[in-house]
Amino acid sequence: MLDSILESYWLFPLVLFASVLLLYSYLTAIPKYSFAGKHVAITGGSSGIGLSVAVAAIQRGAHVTLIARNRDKLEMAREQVLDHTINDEQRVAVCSLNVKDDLQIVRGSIQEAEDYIGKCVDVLVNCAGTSVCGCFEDIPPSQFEDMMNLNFMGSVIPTQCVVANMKRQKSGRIVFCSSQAGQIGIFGYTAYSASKYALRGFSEALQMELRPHNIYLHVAYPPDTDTPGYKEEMAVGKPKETITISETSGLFSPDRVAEDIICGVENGKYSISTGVEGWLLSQTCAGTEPVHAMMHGLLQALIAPLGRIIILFNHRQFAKICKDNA
Ligand SMILES: NC(=O)C1=CN([C@@H]2O[C@H](COP(=O)(O)OP(=O)(O)OC[C@H]3O[C@@H](n4cnc5c(N)ncnc54)[C@H](OP(=O)(O)O)[C@@H]3O)[C@@H](O)[C@H]2O)C=CC1
Ligand SMILES: CCCCCCCCCCCCCCCC(=O)[C@@H](N)CO
Repeated sequence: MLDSILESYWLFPLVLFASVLLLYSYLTAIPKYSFAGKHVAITGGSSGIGLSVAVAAIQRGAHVTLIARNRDKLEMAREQVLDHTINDEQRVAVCSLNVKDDLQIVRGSIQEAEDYIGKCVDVLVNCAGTSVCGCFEDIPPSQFEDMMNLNFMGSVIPTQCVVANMKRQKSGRIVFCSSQAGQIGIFGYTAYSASKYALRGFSEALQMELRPHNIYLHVAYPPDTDTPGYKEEMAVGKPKETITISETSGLFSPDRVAEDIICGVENGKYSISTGVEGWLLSQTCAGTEPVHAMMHGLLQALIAPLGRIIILFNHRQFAKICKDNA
């Protein structure tokens, strides 16, 4: 037994190399992030994924600011979030604003929340967003603009409001809520996918700028998630092709997606996925994206070729679905 191991002398450099790589990965990984006592601001915090993120954050001892337009929905969400506090110091602020508003207006509003909480925003989670779904010719150019304005600019503006303070504090976390449709373009999502892909490019470039300031970004890629927004999307006439293709990666609860997002931040995952298909998709789409731990990148490099092959079969199946419905 020992002889045969010794005979395979080529194993030693391999094991040594792997050990050094593992040790290096371990030593360079960012430490686990704790939400306790942090100020977490969440756009789209009055509904769906954003609201579930707020609950998950408050359950970890954070202060929370909920940002959305409708005041009544915000107040209801505030009550719901307050039900989950774990200590008497925790505060929940609400900000009624449009994330597409002028930078100064958004900044002023966030500052008011910071005064109420008594602390600058430590974590910004950009969840405000919506979808337009339909055949390309049926989507007027104005709706392409709407998608970019809300899903993309609606994340750029709040982010620009918080980075100065994060740089000063030399710490911060920012999450962008993309979508699996921001990793693979599928039938019906021409406008939506473009806006969600945009977040990826934006985030990669910004991460390089903010890394020296100890600010880490995360991009979440949820599958279909059972939220009021999703119900609305289904109700207004989603193409059959879109529904069938999306079913490939399942339907998840907003609580599950939120838990993945919060754990992803805690564990320093640059891209955050939900479900097995979502995980595989994220490994496959990692490409040139940054990592917060070498380990994550090494795993992507190993899994991506496999995912690429699987996707080829998915594409054949998706093409058939589109052909059958044409
Ligand atoms: N549900 C799904 O299947 C998936 C969703 N996503 C993405 O996750 C995010 C959240 O989705 P979901 O939970 O379904 O959304 P919901 O529609 O359930 O909630 C959207 C939230 O965003 C707020 N909002 C919308 N527009 C604005 C605006 N202009 N300014 C400020 N707040 C705004 C809404 O409040 P109000 O209307 O009062 O402003 C609400 O709080 C979106 O970016 C979506 O694209 C990604 C993958 C799957
Ligand atoms: C290698 C691994 C194989 C994985 C298969 C890929 C399956 C593609 C499914 C795409 C689903 C898109 C859901 C978008 C949800 C969304 O953002 C909207 N509901 C928003 O309202």
